[in-house]
Amino acid sequence: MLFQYIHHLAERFDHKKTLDQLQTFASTPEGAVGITAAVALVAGASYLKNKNNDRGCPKVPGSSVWGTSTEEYRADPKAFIVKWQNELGPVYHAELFGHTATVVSGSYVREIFLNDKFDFMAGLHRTFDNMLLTNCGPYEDLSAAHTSEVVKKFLSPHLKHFTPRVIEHLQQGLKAQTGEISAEGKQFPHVYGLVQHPVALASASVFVGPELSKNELLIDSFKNMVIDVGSELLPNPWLEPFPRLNRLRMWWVGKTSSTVKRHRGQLATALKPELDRRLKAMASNDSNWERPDDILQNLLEHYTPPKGMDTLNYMVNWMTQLTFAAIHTTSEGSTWVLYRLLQTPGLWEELYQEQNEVLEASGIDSSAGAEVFTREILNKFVKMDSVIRETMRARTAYITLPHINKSNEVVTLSNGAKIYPGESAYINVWSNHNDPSLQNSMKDLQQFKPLRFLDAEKNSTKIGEDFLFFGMGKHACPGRWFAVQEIKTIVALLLREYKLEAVGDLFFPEVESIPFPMGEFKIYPRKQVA
Ligand code: HEM
Repeated sequence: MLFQYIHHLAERFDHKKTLDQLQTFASTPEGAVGITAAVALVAGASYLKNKNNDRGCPKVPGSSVWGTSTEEYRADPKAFIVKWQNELGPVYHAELFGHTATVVSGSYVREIFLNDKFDFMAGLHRTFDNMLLTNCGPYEDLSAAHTSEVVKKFLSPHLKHFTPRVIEHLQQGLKAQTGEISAEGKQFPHVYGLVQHPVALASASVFVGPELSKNELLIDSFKNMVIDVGSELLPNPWLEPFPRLNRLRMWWVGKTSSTVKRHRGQLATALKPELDRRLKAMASNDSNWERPDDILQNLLEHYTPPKGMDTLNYMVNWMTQLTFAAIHTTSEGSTWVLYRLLQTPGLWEELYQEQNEVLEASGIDSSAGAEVFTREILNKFVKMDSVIRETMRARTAYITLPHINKSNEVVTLSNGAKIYPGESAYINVWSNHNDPSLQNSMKDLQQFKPLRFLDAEKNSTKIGEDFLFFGMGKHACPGRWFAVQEIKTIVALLLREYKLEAVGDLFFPEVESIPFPMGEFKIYPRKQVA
């Protein structure tokens, strides 16, 4: 009853007024105590409401008074997984993240990824809905299916064609970040700051074309929008049991945040003159106009704005969604790979050797610069590819990728576990990435071993139940070839010209709340120190 009552209230909110009131209320001591009590009650009520459901799989006896496990999990996700997997097996349920979650590992993950009744985007949007957060209108107007279609049609099959452009812009972006580097070397505080700019620039050169990628406002938004908007939504565990309230908060951020307004404004200012030019040329069939070769042009030709929306706003929405999918994810991936290279003695030079061998075998003198890289050559860097796959396998992804059962039926897995309508199945990524029976009997899976995939015929875009970094099934990341090629190119460009060394200790996180490693490093020019 209590559960229904609070959800009923959440549904009947006067959005604007209530959120203001709630914020004022929450900032008083009485408010804080009241809210904490309400959250505990809702979590407890959810537990009581669901506890009698037959779930066909064992349950984690929650460590809190309310039978919930989120705190235990967040304190040490790896210990949580090892303990409960040993005791309960590959599929169990727990009161996690404010609701009843079925945690799935082993081959059972297939039954989630490949079943259309489960929806990852709906699971993600419970806590992070980029359409709401960036005021992009209804999800149906620009869904993940739309973005996926565009990536599959207009990007992935044309990667070879885009490669020279991507290499050029990654190189340009790296140079802008490193500047001139003398023989004494130059110190940098964090890898993310080095790679974020080149990734944004290269992605922009493909999404909106080389000309528009010179626009500083646009690049600023491509680089920073995800982090700026994400920080408007600082983690708020007390909202977890209230998905509707959480969505209301995201809607509010999207509608009112000056950060969102600024980024949307920057994108609109940058895009408008170019859109006007293109639309005019298209309307008049101008024979002197050379059709631009980028994603924006394909969008203009194949997609129509929904009723009531102009082309400019529609294209701002598209660029926002592409940015959210592509740029931070790839920058974060590159950051992890470079920190692993900094961490492992001798690996930098081993990859440099590989690069020279590949170039020589392709008839290119090993003194050649980065201009000789092509998609074929990048694909021959098999040691580097193994480093990338191993970095992603060993990353801090634990119980994640929530998939909501969107159907009206109970889904029963082959081991009898039941997931009720509206409930979520979570993928136990860490378990699969560390399971010897899935990882070809490999040893020491909890260690980072950079070359373990060298002869394993598993490259870094090959998804499966043993490698879930890009998801699996028909919704698996369609941008993974682009992302991996960008990561490879960044490493290849740096290898060609520089040596990188850690300065002091590096820190590798073990909890999900810290997204990537940390530590200072120095860059030296290769030629002067060789
Ligand atoms: C290292 C970088 C990246 C990572 C780790 C990553 C990861 C993921 C994951 C885990 C999913 C969900 C898969 C599932 O539901 O099974 C996904 C979906 C998606 N990704 Fe990526 N991604 C990356 C880069 C990119 C890039 C560069 C693009 C576009 C150019 C992109 C576009 C998409 C799209 C459109 C979807 C939605 C697919 C659908 O729902 O059908 N991603 N990505």
